[in-house]
Amino acid sequence: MLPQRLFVITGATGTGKTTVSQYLTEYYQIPRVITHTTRPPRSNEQNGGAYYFETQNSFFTKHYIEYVKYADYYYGSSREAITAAWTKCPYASIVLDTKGAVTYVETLGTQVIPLFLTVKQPAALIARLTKRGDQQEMITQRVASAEYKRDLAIPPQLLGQAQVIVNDDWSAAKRQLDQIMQDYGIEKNAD
Ligand SMILES: Nc1nc2c(ncn2[C@@H]2O[C@H](COP(=O)(O)OP(=O)(O)O)[C@@H](O)[C@H]2O)c(=O)[nH]1
Ligand SMILES: Nc1ncnc2c1ncn2[C@@H]1O[C@H](COP(=O)(O)OP(=O)(O)O)[C@@H](O)[C@H]1O
Repeated sequence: MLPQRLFVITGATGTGKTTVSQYLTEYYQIPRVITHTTRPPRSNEQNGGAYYFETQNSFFTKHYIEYVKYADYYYGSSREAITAAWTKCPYASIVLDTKGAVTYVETLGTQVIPLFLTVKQPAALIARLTKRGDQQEMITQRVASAEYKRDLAIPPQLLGQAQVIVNDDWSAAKRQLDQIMQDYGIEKNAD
């Protein structure tokens, strides 16, 4: 049986974490672990799709491996959700802030394959968030947060551990992802 491994996709808002997890699902059948949040859904987000959307009260009824406060909202991931993803596939992915990514590397060790996403010019991210349809006030709040600023740089604990993907150009990022998947012997279904 193949070992169970988790691609932990991290980086600042807008660097392409969700895009990468969707690519891994579409082309490599790697399911994404759904996490919980108190953040309100964006217009295109469904409960049980992007996240399990929680109230301040319901959030704290779940059992988390870890949870964080990010730009004034809570986000948390449960062991049950990871186990559920692993029943479908020996590989799964999860999208986390860098604090969560460090916790996962420290607790799950070599089961974790960390991917750190970044861009050369952080200013470009604001345009991406606007194009994504985020509300202007949410963008302003997010970009001003300490967590956003922190996540623009790779944390020291991930240096030498995480594969760094500079996602300025999506075609180049896809090529890098394809190479990583090939290194793990994970087959691509179609182009
Ligand atoms: N530590 C941790 N971070 C999470 C979890 N779920 C989502 N995040 C991260 O929380 C941050 C904010 O997420 P979101 O509001 O959806 O904005 P995004 O950056 O555009 O995806 C992102 O860095 C997510 O990766 C979780 O369960 N634990
Ligand atoms: N290399 C890229 N160049 C331009 N836009 C991109 C690129 N990668 C992703 N995007 C777009 O940028 C926006 C933010 O990407 P997303 O995956 O939602 O980021 P995150 O999950 O890290 O917040 C989305 O609209 C996405 O389609």
